[in-house]
Amino acid sequence: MEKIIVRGGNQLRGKVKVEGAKNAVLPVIAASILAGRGTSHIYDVPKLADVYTMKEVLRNLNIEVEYKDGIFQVNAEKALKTEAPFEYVRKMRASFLVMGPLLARVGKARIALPGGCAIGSRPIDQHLKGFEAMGATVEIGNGFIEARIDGRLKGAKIYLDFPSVGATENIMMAASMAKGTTIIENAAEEPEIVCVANYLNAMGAKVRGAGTGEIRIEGVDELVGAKHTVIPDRIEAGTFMVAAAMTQGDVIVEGATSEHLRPLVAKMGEMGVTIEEVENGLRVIGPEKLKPVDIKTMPHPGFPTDMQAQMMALLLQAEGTGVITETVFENRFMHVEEFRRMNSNIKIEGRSAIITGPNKLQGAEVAATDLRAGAALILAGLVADGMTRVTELKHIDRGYVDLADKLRALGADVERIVEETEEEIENLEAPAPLQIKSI
Ligand SMILES: CC(=O)N[C@H]1[C@@H](OP(=O)(O)OP(=O)(O)OC[C@H]2O[C@@H](n3ccc(=O)[nH]c3=O)[C@H](O)[C@@H]2O)O[C@H](CO)[C@@H](O)[C@@H]1O
Ligand SMILES: C=C(OP(=O)(O)O)C(=O)O
Repeated sequence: MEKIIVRGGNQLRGKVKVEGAKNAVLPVIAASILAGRGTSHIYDVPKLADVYTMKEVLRNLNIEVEYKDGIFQVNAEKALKTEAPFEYVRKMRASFLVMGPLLARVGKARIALPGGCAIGSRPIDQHLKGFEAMGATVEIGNGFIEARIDGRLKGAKIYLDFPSVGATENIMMAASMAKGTTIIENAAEEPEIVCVANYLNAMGAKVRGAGTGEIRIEGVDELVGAKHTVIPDRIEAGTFMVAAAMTQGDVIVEGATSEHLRPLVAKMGEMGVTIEEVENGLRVIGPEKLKPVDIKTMPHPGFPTDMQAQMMALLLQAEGTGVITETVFENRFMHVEEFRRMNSNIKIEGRSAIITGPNKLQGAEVAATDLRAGAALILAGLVADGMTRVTELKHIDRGYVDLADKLRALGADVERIVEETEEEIENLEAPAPLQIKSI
């Protein structure tokens, strides 16, 4: 079993470069399915488990994909298959983003039903509402969702009940090749939506208003492969910013874009962290004493839920009481139990966590219950007394490239090791069955 071992106490110093954004690259790769002609070249693609899962999803759809040196090439000219089985969707919910492009290209998609996950039930009703408004019929059965349309999707006015990131992307991609104009109202405004829209436009689409609450898409007959660079990962950047702040460090986070990180920069500033714009990024200097703040997660430009767990790690160090209210996902506090194992004082009341600090954290064996929870536990380990062992690294690998190595390069005492479990040791010690070869 692999583990990340952290020994607390080191201040972080130096420079770290962030990768391309996971939450932009996954929909961008899905959007490539729309190109009936030509090869797309996507740049700054991070070596994440989710990227490899997306590669397999596309390969399974009879699409040619190549991924080398951060460049992802896609050619979707051949006849497409239309099914994404559970083995992929289970690993990564973003697999569902192939539904919109498949419907638009070939009028049919059959995707395994995603189901819930550690952070909430995560329904997809808003995606389906959009496809139905564009004329598709949707059937659910045997663990699959099947959507079909005879001929082309038709442009429609679609009001989202909640500004869902995935639904906005899926509908925007489908609408790019629909007949007529689609308007998405109450659309998600995340920077990743703008990145996908820019890519669609480079492919020949006519998408306007991405990054605002109303997106207008005039459908076109055909899209062609294009070149596109993925935006930097604001959540990875934010994770390093918190690491610097927690350890009274001084770190330049290259690729951190203040425009994408406004809520985080504001809240960290309120806590007493110094954040300066420098060439190509942000410099973060941690104070001796952190002040507590209240945080409420919201759709962009509100505070991102994907930084909630990391900010909880930071609040554990603040002097006084801070409250974090999670409004985006109904069950995104799984890390609280793990923080408690590290001797922290956190109370949960409904959708809020009340954190009273400063906490004298102690190293412990803890499990990454989801991607950002895993990162947050490593952050807590950076200031804990003694050794913290973080397990369930598969979650962390979905969204961070070489996290332990990058933190070590900044001076942290962090390593990733393979440590056999007792069961694995027993299996290793069992004598191999005798092989008798006949001569
Ligand atoms: C790959 C990717 O980009 N993932 C991000 C994306 O996830 P994802 O696109 O899944 O998140 P959504 O914005 O869709 O979900 C936000 C909320 O809306 C609900 N909902 C969503 C769709 C729907 O049809 N019905 C519905 O009720 C969800 O259950 C959740 O409570 O945005 C989230 C919110 O910023 C981030 O945490 C994820 O990191
Ligand atoms: C929740 C996240 O991702 P996903 O939607 O891919 O599960 C995340 O990136 O924190």
